[in-house]
Amino acid sequence: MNGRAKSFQDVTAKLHKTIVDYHEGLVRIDRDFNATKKTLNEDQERNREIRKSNWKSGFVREWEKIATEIANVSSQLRQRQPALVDFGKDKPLMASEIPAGLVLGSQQVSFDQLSCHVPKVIPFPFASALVLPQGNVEQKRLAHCLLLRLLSALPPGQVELTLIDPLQLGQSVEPFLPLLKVEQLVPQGHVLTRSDEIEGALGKLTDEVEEIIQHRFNDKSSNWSGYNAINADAPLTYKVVVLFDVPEQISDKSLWFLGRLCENGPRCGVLPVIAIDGQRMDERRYEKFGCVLETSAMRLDTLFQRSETGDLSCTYQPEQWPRQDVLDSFMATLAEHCAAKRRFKKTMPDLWTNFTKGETTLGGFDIPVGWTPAGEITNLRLGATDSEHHVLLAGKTGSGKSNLLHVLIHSLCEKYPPEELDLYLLDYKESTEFNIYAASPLPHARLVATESDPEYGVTVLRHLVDELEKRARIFKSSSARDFAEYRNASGVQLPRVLLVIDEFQVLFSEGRQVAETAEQLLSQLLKQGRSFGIHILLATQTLKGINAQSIGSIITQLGCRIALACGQEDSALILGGGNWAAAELRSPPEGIINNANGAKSGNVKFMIPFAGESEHRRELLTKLIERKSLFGATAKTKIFSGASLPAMPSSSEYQIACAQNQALLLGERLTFEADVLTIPLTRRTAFNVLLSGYNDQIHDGLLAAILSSMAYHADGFDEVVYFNARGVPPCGGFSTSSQALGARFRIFDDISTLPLQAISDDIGSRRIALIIDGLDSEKVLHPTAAFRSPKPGEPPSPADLLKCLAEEGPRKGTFVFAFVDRWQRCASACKDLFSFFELRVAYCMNEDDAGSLVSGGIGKFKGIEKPNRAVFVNKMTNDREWFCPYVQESTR
Ligand SMILES: Nc1ncnc2c1ncn2[C@@H]1O[C@H](COP(=O)(O)OP(=O)(O)OP(=O)(O)O)[C@@H](O)[C@H]1O
Repeated sequence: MNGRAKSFQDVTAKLHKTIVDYHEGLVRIDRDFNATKKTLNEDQERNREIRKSNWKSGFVREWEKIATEIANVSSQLRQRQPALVDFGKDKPLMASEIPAGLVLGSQQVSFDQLSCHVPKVIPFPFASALVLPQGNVEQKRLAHCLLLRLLSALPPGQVELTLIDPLQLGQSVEPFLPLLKVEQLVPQGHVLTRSDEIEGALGKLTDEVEEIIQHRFNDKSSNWSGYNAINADAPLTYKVVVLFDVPEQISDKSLWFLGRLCENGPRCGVLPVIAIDGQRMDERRYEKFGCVLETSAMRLDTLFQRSETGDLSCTYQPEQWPRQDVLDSFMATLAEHCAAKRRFKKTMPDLWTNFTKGETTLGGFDIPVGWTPAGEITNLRLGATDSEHHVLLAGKTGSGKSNLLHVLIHSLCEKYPPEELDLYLLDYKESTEFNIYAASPLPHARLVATESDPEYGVTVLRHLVDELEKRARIFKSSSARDFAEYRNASGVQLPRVLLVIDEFQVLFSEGRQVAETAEQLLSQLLKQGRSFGIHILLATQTLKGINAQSIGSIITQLGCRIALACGQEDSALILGGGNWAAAELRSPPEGIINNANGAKSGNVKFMIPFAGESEHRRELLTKLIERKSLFGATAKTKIFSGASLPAMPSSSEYQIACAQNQALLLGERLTFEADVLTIPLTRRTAFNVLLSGYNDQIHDGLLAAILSSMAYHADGFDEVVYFNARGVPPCGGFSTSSQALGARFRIFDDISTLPLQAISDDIGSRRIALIIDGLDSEKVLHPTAAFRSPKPGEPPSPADLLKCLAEEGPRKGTFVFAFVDRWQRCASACKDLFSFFELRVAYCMNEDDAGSLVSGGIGKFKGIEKPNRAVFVNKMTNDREWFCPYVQESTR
């Protein structure tokens, strides 16, 4: 377009020159004949006319030649900028470069009898703001045509509209209303009508102009075109603000903003197009603004006025408005192209081109995460002497948090080797975003925990506090004050730690005790972590409503803030009071990073690359792991998934764990270390075991684990008596573990055959384990409501015998294990019996039932509703241990 516009100007200039030459030729001929100053005779007159006629014929031939040239150039121009009525006829419609002129209508250029048509080209970008009289239908149509041309002639996504129409409520821009849903074109999403929102929009544009003048322009580029020529990768968008009915709803502030936009906007690519209500502008308060318009704006119609150049007369023929279907299809195509264009084209690997792999973290992390609009790489810096140490990342749902976390993790692991970095990934999202780092464990990760719960999170925090305290001791013994000093002095390659918690507010969502512990541990890590190379990134959708007393001080410790798109209130909470910049973001891919505790002046806008679909990221990870330097790196990753339970250990593992002591091996502790939970069977009064919950998988797993443990006790039970009162045969490893007990295992499912009397008689002489599976279902074993002593000679009831076993047995090595499915069915009936069960395991219970089981009284016990853990309680010592019970592999 630019070249063609130039050649178009050239040929038009040629036309002018030809006419000038023609005139001069005629004058010359007259001069030649008049030189003698005598009256010409007839022959001389005829000769003169012949010469003039020949001269004219030559001129006509030249005109036609130039007209053909003009027609050629016009047709090329029209291919790029077709008449509006022809939109969609020739594809592609969308422009790929900024034009030097906008074609709007045509001119009939005439001289004498000769004429030709040339497109009307208006130089672009506009040098000044444009004004038109409010209510002039013709000029309104011109303004519409101008807008339509701008939308089609500039590359999609490089023009943005702000539409203001206070009296007609949007009807003044009716043809453009379908574009309101295209956020890239109309960021406000609607036509502005109210004074406050108009003021906000004009203020924002003025701020942008100010930013461009102060920070973008320099001696090499001092206007929009110049800047974009140098910064083709990240050009400035052309912004058109169209105002109708001015000064309706224009406050004094808006008037001031508009004045500045008229004066400075066009140079910065911000074009005001203002429809003025002339009568109202006569008021005194608009005098100043009127002066600004006189010096800084031009009337829209002067762009299209008929012009006469010497003898060349030009008649303007306006652009025809397209049919509705043509318009609709143009708008739809434009919307599609905008969406495609706004997708940020740079990729994650583009971020990794400016560092050498295998860098040290001694001086802190410097992690590339995106690009500024000017194309410079944006780094997240943590742990350096002049940087922050912890980060808060927040943005509304869908704003790209997970994507940014992937970019950050990938960049981090590309740049630093596993020996330099211990990454802890703790995900509280329902989704499984971090699973990808567990599938083939990321060598840098010490922990990948997905679908986790607050209790587990607390154990990770505790582990890190332990790590911090360990480092404090080592540093002290080396007289080092901080991480860098220790590494420099000792030469030890101590890794920096980065803990990433996605949806961190979940940590504070459970019972008060867990929340308070989480707060306290987190605060300690945030306050002291910096000296010990321990850094934290907390991510969340919103800071509103987080149930932590000290959330304010936690946020204050997170000096680096990354905000993605969110509402104004959230923006102010994330970035800092009065800092609403995040509410203006278009995320993805835009974000703001602020290293100044949220101060407005510290905002740095950046564009985040798309990390790719999960397959693509998996490929990148595979390549990373296979890289020579990482191949064979010492495995250090712990994988925790809150969605699955650990598999039952092998028989040899039971043999090793249970042989030495009379212990039950039930699962893995819900701690970072995930070590095994063993419950010693101590010969002590009332040390029977009560297990309750309504989950079959966990029930079967616990039963199988108890049997397997008993099978390998060194000085084991002489007999294991299993009574099934549930009616459902147990699965999940039951048959294998009971077989391991061999002839010592006896099974009963009829209460009348259960040898309670014999077991009772054998107390002290033989060690027997009695397992009652489904105590709640076997009423015969429940003590009678009104307790009465047996009459002389009357045999004791099964309930009496069970109570006697529970009371007398444990001291002499005989234990009762009672499983209860539905706690409420026996809780009150068996209250006395249960006082002999000091060891308890609860799983999958509501908080009231769990409260009654765990503490034996009224009160709630939270946290075991989900089928992913259990709690072991020693009522005598009041010890509580969360654990993940083993389950049979096939049932996991
Ligand atoms: N920088 C980006 N460029 C292009 N697309 C992106 C970018 N970031 C995210 N997306 C896309 O936007 C969508 C939302 O992203 P993402 O899941 O990361 O958001 P989120 O903030 O984590 O959402 P939620 O909180 O609801 O889980 C996804 O489809 C993702 O592919």
